[in-house]
Amino acid sequence: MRDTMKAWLIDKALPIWWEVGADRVHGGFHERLALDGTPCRDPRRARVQARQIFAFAVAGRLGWDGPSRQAVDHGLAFFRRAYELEEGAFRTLVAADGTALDDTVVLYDQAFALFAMATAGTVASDPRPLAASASRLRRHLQATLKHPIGGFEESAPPSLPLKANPHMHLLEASLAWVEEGDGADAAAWNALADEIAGLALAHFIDPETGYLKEFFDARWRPVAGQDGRIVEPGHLFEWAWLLVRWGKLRGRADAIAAARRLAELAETTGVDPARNVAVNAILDDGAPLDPGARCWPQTERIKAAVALAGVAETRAERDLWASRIAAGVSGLSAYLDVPTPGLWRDKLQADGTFVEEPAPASTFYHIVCAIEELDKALGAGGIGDRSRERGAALPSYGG
Ligand SMILES: O=P(O)(O)OC[C@H]1O[C@@H](O)[C@@H](O)[C@@H](O)[C@@H]1O
Repeated sequence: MRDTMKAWLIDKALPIWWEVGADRVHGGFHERLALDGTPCRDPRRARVQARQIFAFAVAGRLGWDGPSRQAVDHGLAFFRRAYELEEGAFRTLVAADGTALDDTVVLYDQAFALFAMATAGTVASDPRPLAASASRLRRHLQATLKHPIGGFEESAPPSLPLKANPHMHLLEASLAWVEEGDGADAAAWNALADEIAGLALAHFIDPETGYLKEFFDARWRPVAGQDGRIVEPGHLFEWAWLLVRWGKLRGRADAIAAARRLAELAETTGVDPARNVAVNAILDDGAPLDPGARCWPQTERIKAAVALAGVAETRAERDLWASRIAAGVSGLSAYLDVPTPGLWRDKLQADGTFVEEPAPASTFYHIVCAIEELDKALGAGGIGDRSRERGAALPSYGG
């Protein structure tokens, strides 16, 4: 299973997303590739450029012997040239030729800019400016978007609802700076990670149901009406993965317990057993809301299961999460079954058929991250390593 996924990544996906997915004329990366492998000339979102930089930054450590440094340098050059604003934030959208289309500073995009700079620093030919740029951007967000209770406003001047989602990616970016950064500004990155994890535990997660909500009023209470009840199983998994990482770092059993509950709820109420996929949205009583299933919740299902298998307290619990890793990989594999290997489908519908459309580059980062987690879990020293635990007969994960 792990070897199959890694072979797909190294032999098929990374080559096509570099050889065809990188734009040699205008720089940066194409937003989508048609399923015959032809690039689409769509406008380009900042978040997608940042995500592709991450994907190529970790490609080398996953075993790709292609030009990962060149790809990161290529992505960074376009990202900074086409998106960076004077104050160090990044605009949200440019045309396929790099012309600015929308200068709005969206919190979600800034999170991905911080994340890309953290991982790019491990491979870029000149990593020196990245830590300073990231610290400057973090300070800019704190100066312009800080919310008085905690976390960040969506925009300046403030607009509602406040959202959990960009905070999830800010936590991911802060953890990347803590774990992969060069040590610069470590105290500030640790503090930001702590603040966001604290916000999630105190406000995003409903203490009664254990579900994590999406949309909030100005005091971080879920908004009234249906929007305040929306739950995204993909986000439950993604937060669970992050909260386990943060909980391990800080020795916070409560964060790990909350993560376990999030992922358990997502598995039991957010996965459609007939299609073996995590669906797009449910309500906070488990009722279905959007039975479609995008590709990315499947990658998050794998990441959460890996994290929870790693902190399981009993062998039975670990075996349960191990079986969910396998189920997640099997669910994801259906999306990768396309005429041009290395591409994917994005939207599985309620009737079990996929929407016919180009493959979005935005999904690559999710898949790469899931494969990296799978690799850690099933490689030496991981949960499948018999030498790790005396006397434990561990499940077999196949090849
Ligand atoms: O919708 P795209 O850009 O493909 O992103 C895919 C998804 O990524 C996840 O991490 C979440 O942040 C989702 O809210 C988002 O929709």
